[in-house]
Amino acid sequence: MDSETDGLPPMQSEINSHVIDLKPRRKILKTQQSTVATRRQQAVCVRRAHKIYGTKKNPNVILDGLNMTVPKGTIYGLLGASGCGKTTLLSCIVGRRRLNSGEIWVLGGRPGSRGSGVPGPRIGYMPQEIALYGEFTIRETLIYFGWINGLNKDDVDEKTDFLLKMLQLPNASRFIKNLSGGQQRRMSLAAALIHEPELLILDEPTVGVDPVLRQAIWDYLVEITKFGRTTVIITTHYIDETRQAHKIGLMRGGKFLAEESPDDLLQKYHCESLEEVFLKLSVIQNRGKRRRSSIAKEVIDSIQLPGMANPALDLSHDEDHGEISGEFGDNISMSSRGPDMVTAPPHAPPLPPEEEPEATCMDHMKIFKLHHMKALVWKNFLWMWRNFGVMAFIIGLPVAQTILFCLAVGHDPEGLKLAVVNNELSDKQFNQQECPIYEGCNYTMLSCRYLDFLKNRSIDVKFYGNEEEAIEVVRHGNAWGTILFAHNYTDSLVERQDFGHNVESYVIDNADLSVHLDMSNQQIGTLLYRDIQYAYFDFIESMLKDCQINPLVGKIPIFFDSPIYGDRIPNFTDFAAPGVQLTIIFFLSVALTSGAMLIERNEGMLERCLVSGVTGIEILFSHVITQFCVMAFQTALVLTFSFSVFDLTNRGELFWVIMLVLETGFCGMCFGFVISCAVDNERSATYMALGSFLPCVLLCGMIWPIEGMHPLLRVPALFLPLTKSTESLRAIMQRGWSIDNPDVYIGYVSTGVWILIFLTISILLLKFKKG
Ligand SMILES: Nc1ncnc2c1ncn2[C@@H]1O[C@H](COP(=O)(O)OP(=O)(O)OP(=O)(O)O)[C@@H](O)[C@H]1O
Repeated sequence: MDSETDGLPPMQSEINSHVIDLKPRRKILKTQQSTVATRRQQAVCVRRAHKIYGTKKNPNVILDGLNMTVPKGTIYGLLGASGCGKTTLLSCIVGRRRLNSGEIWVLGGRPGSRGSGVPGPRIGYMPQEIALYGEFTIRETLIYFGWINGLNKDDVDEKTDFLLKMLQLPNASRFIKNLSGGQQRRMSLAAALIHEPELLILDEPTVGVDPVLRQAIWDYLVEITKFGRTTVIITTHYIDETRQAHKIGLMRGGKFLAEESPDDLLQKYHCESLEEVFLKLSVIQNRGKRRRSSIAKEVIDSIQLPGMANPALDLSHDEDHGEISGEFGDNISMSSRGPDMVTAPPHAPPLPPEEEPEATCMDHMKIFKLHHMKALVWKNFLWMWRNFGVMAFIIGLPVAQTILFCLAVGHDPEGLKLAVVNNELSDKQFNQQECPIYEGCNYTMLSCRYLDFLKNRSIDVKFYGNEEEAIEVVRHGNAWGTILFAHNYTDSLVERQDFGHNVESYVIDNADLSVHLDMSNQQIGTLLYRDIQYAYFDFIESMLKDCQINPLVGKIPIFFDSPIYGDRIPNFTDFAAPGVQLTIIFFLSVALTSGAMLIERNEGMLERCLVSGVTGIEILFSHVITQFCVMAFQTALVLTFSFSVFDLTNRGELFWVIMLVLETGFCGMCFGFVISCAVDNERSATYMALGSFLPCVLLCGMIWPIEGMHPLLRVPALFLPLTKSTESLRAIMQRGWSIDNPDVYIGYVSTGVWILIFLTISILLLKFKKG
C-alpha cells in the first residue's frame, strides 16, 4: 500500500493516508450482500443499472452499472452535470423507460409490474418541462391532476387553497400561460403534490425560482418527509441547495461517485462545499479511468473509511441500512442514515407482492379506470373549448372543402371559344360577324342555324376570314378549335340528304364540318368533341321536325334508352363526391387526432399522465370520445351541404351513408393515433400524413377508375383504406344499393379491418415504444 501511495500526487496520497486496513471493510462487503427483501424495503433501489441510447455500433452509455438506494422518508438529492443521465434514471424509476439490464424496485415493487402501483398515484412526478396546458387556469389544472389521481372535488378544493398559499401562487382563476416562468414551475410542482404521493420525484423544481421561494420549497420538502410517509427524489444543478437532503447521490460517467449524507461527504473529504466534494471525486474517477481499473474500486480505495464509527459501513445492526455492494459487481453505493433521519412510518402501506401476480380475467377486462376517463375526457373538451377558434376552423374546414368541391368540380366549362370560318357568309356576301338564321323548314344558310345550336351550348363563336387565320388563333391559345364551313355548305347538305347514296363524294366533303381542336386539355377537348356532335344532332332534329319529317331519321341508329343506374349525361361531381367526402373526413380526422396527441406529447403532459398511472389506451380512448364528437359534427355539416345545399345525388339510404362516413372518419382517427405514436414531432407527422395522402387519393378510384390503372397497381389499390369504402359509398349514392349488397358491405368490412389494424398498431406502439 505504501509503495502505491508514494507515487501518487498529493491529493491521492492524502486520501489514501486515511485509509485503514481494507480487510474488515472487504469482509463487510462480502457478508452484507443485499437481499431482495432489504431492497424492497427502500423507497427506491436500483442495482447494476445499464442504460444505453443509440445503436450497437454507436452506443451512448448513460447508466453504467449504477446502484442507488433511497430509504423511505428521506429527501434524496440526485446531483450531476447536465446530460449525465439524471432524467434518464428518473424516467426508468417511474417506469417510463426500460433499463437495458439491471433491476429497479420502487416502493417495494418493480415499476410497471401488476400490483406495484408504479406508475400510479403513489408517485408524484414533476418533469423538467413545465408539462401543463397553458389554456387552463390554475384551478382547472389542479382539478385535472386531482381527478387523475383519484381525488374528489372537495379534496381538490381543499388542497388547492393550501398549495396556492404554500407555493405563493396567484389567483386560482389565472391562466397558466399568463404566469411567469417561475410561477409555472411552482404550478408544475403543485400538480405533483396535489395527491400527497408516497414518492415525489422532482426534476429540477427550483430552476428559475428565487432564493427565498427556493428555501420555502425545501422547507416544505423537509416538512413532508418529517413523518416518513413521503420520500422525495430531487435533481438540481444547484449542488449546495441539497445540504438539506438526507442523502445525495453524485452521478458522473453513468455511476455514482458517492451516495451519502451531505454532512458525511463534507467530513469525509474535508471539503467546505458539496461542489468541492464533487470535483474531488471527479478527479479521482478520472484518474481511475486512466489507469483502467474499476471506477468503483478506484473511488473506494481513495476514500476515508473511519471504521465502524461511520454508519454507512456499520451494517451489522440494521438490514434496512444502505448497502455497499461493490464486491458483487455493483459500483460504490453507500448510504448513511443520519441520526436525524426518520424511520419508515408505522402505518406504511403494505409492500406489493414480490412476484407479479397472474393476471385474472377481471384484470384483462379492466382496461379503463373511470376516474381517469372522466379526467381525460373533461380535459380534452376543456382544451377544445379554450381553443374555440382553432376548433371552429377545424370543424368548418371540411364544410369549406365540400363547398369548394361542389362549386369548383364537375360543372361544364362555359364560354369556350371556337374560331369559325364560314365561307357561306363571304359567298353570300353577308357581314362576317352576322350569321342570319332562317327559322322553319327553310334551307338557307344552314351553317348559321347549326352555329346557333352550338351557341346554345355556351360555346363562344368568333368568325375569321380564312382557315389559316383561325388556326393561328388556336395556336396562340385564343380559341380551343376551328370549324370550317364550305362555300356551298347548305346546298351540299341538302343534296346529301336528298340523294343519299347517289351523291358525289365532293358533295359529301362540302357537307362536312371540318374541325381542328386543341386537345391539349383532355376535359375541354372531350367536351367540345361532345358538344359539336350534340349540337349537330339537335340541329338535324329541329330541321327534320320543321319539315315534318320523323326526327329519328336523322339520328345515328343506336338508341340509348334511359340508364339502369345514374343519369343519361353523368356528371363528374357525382362520380367524385363519394371519394371526396370520405377523403375530407378521413384526412381531417388524421390531422385532428395526430395533432392533439402530439401537442400532448410535446408539452410533456402525456409523460406526466402516464407516470400518474393513466394508460396509453385510456388516453387514446379519451381522444376517441372527444374527437368522435367533433368528427360527427363535421360529418353532419358535410352531408347537409352536399345533399341539401348542393343537391348531390343520393339514391340510397341516408343512414348508411352517414354510417360509412363516420366509420371512415373513425378509421382516420385511428391512423392519426398510429402517426402520433410512431413519430416524435409535428414535422415527421406531417410528412407521414402527406406521404399517405396522395397514394390513398390517387389509388382509391376517386379520380380515375381502378380498372384503368396499371395492372400492378390494381390489387394493392383495393387494399387501401379508402378504396373499398369509396366504391361502397358510390354504390349507395349512385345505384341506391343497400347494406345487403356485397359491393356495399365490403366497404364497411374493409374500413372496420383497417380500424382494427390501426388501433392494434397504436396500442402496441404505446406499450412498447419507450426509451
Ligand atoms: N431519447 C433519447 N435518445 C438518445 N439520447 C438521449 C435520449 N434522451 C436523452 N439522451 C441523451 O442522454 C444523455 C442524458 O440525458 P438526460 O436528460 O438523462 O440528462 P440529465 O442529467 O437529466 O441532463 P440535464 O440536467 O441537463 O437535464 C444526454 O446526453 C442526452 O442527450
